[in-house]
Formats: sequence, structure tokens, C-alpha cells
Amino acid sequence: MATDFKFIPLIDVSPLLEKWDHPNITQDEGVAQVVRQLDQACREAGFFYVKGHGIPDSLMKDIKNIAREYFHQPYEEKIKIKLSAETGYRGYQRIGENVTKGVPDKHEAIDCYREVNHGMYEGLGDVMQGSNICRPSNPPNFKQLMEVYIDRCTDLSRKIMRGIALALGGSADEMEGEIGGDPFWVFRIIGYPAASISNGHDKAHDDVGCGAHTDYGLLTLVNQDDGIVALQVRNKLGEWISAPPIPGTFVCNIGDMLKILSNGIYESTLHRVINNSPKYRVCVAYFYEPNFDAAVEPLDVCLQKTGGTKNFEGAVYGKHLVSKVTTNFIM
Ligand SMILES: N=C(N)NCCCC[C@H](N)C(=O)O
Ligand SMILES: O=C(O)CCC(=O)C(=O)O
Ligand SMILES: [Fe+2]
Repeated sequence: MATDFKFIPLIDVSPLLEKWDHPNITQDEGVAQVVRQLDQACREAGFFYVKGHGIPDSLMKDIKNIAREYFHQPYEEKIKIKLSAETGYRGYQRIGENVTKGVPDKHEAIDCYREVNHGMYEGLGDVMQGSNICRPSNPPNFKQLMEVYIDRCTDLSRKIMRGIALALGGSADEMEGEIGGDPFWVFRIIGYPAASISNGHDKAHDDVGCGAHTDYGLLTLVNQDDGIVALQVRNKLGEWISAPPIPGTFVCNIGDMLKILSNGIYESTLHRVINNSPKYRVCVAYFYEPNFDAAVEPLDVCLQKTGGTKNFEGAVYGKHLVSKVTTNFIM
């Protein structure tokens, strides 16, 4: 359960990454320390920064720079990969098309999902079926860079999830196999326009780049633009705690499916984005999600720790996702 945390902790995950598949992983003191930090962060904030993650700084920067270049293009170019129901909700959405709790968000984005081929997951996959137009051919390199980046994030997320599984008292591979062995990742490249100039008057309200929401799956890796403070996380007192960018780190947070799996020991924390800076902000978000057809239920080990009663209904991840994407857009 989120507490009245005032800041978001930073965790060096390198010991976990070094030993992620060691048979005696639970006996390693370095790993045990990371696991304790993950547990505390997930209980208190549902958010944490990671360093020592092994993804080169150059790759983290390159993907943000190419995102910036993409959004800088004229609308006619960007709309060539327009998101719609026909594309399986993949592709480009302009400012105001994504809606959170009924309010249009002040961001543009490209949404990309793991491939869904015809007939996969029986009927459940149909909504998410689409060509891969979410992989733009302009700027050149974009597609290739995206693929490299997504692979690295998938690998890192799997290893962090192993640490989280241990933190919950399970085995390291607790969240693999039927739950997350074939993760239905989501990849979003997001652009937030600079704050509008208010002629010195107090603005009646901030322009909300992305309204308060929780993420849908297991674990999100956010690669934020350096130098702009815009992401905010809500604590138990209802205060919005900033998550300022720390160069070279990812901001990680828990999604709705991990809340269910942990039977509420961990929760998906509300967060939002307000870009009050005079600069355009880019953000590259990678979402590590369960298998599309995973039937997500509280883990036995978590049920035992929480008195044996299910605090949440189970969910099929694909259904949860479809219920979100089909209501997220006004186009
Ligand atoms: N795949 C994820 N998590 N995307 C996050 C978008 C959150 C905003 C969305 N309009 C909503 O209301 O959920
Ligand atoms: O822009 C950010 O920093 C976070 C974006 C986010 O929360 C999301 O896309 O789910
Ligand atoms: Fe989010």
C-alpha cells in the first residue's frame, strides 16, 4: 500500500543482474540487498529509480533524440502511421486524442505492441491485431533502434521481475511461464508540448500532459527527458511527489497486474505528467506486461502472507488491456 512517501528511492540493480540465473541466488548477500530495496520501494511508493541496469547511456539518449526528431516533423509526415482500430491501436496519435478519465491529454505519441498474428489467442487477440505501422520508417534508423531498445528493456524487466518475485517470497521464476513467459510488451514514445505562456497571470489550471492513471501490467521502465521535472506520483496523503529525471536511470513503477498477483502487498500507484517547462518534453516508456492470455490471480505465496483471502478479482491481462485501449481514444 502506498505510504506518505516524500521521494522515490534509487536502487542499484547491478548485483541482481550479475547473478540473475544463479542457482543459489537467494544466498547472495548483494542480491538480497537489492531484493530488500525492491520490496521496500514497492510497498511504500510503487515507484523506484534503477541504476546499474546495463543499458548504455548512448542507447537511452539516442532513442529520445530520434523520438524528438520524429515529433518535430510536419503533421502530414507523422499521420502516415496514424493509430486507429484498424491498426490494432498501433501508431501515431496527435495531441488530445488520448483521453484519461474523460479529459484529453496534452501529449502526442506512438504506441507499439508485441505482434499479434491472425488467430492468436482465439478471439481475444483480434482487437490488438494490426500491421506494424507503429514502426516508422522516418527518421531512418528509428525502426532498428526501437527493436534494439525494446529487446534490452524486455531483458532488463524480466530480471527486475525476478528480484520482485523474490521480494514477495516466491521463487525467482514465479512471474515467468504462464504469467509472463511471453510478455505482451507495450512501447510508447511520447511528446509533451512546452507550457503555454500565460502573460504572467496565474494559470487557472496546469495543462495536463497525461492525467492521473495507473499502468496496466507488471512493470514500467520510463526513460525521461533530462532536465525537465514533469512526472508526479501520488502518495497516500494525496500529495503529488515529483520524480525528477536522474540522468542514466529509469523510473520504474508497478502495474495493475502486479497488484493482483501480490494480492495488494504492492499497488499500482497513481501518477500523472504536467510539463510546466518552456521546453518540449519527450519520454520513452516501455511496459513489461503479462502474457496476453495470462489469467492473473493472487500468487499462493502472497495469499498466505495476507490472510488467505483474495483481495482482488482475477483478470485476464488481454481483456484488461483491450478494455483500456478501446476507451482511451477520441478520434
Ligand atoms: N499502456 C499504458 N500504460 N499507457 C499509459 C497511458 C495512460 C493514459 C491512458 N489514457 C489511460 O487512461 O489509461
Ligand atoms: O511521461 C512520463 O514520464 C510517464 C508517462 C506515463 O506515465 C505513461 O505513459 O504511462
Ligand atoms: Fe503511466
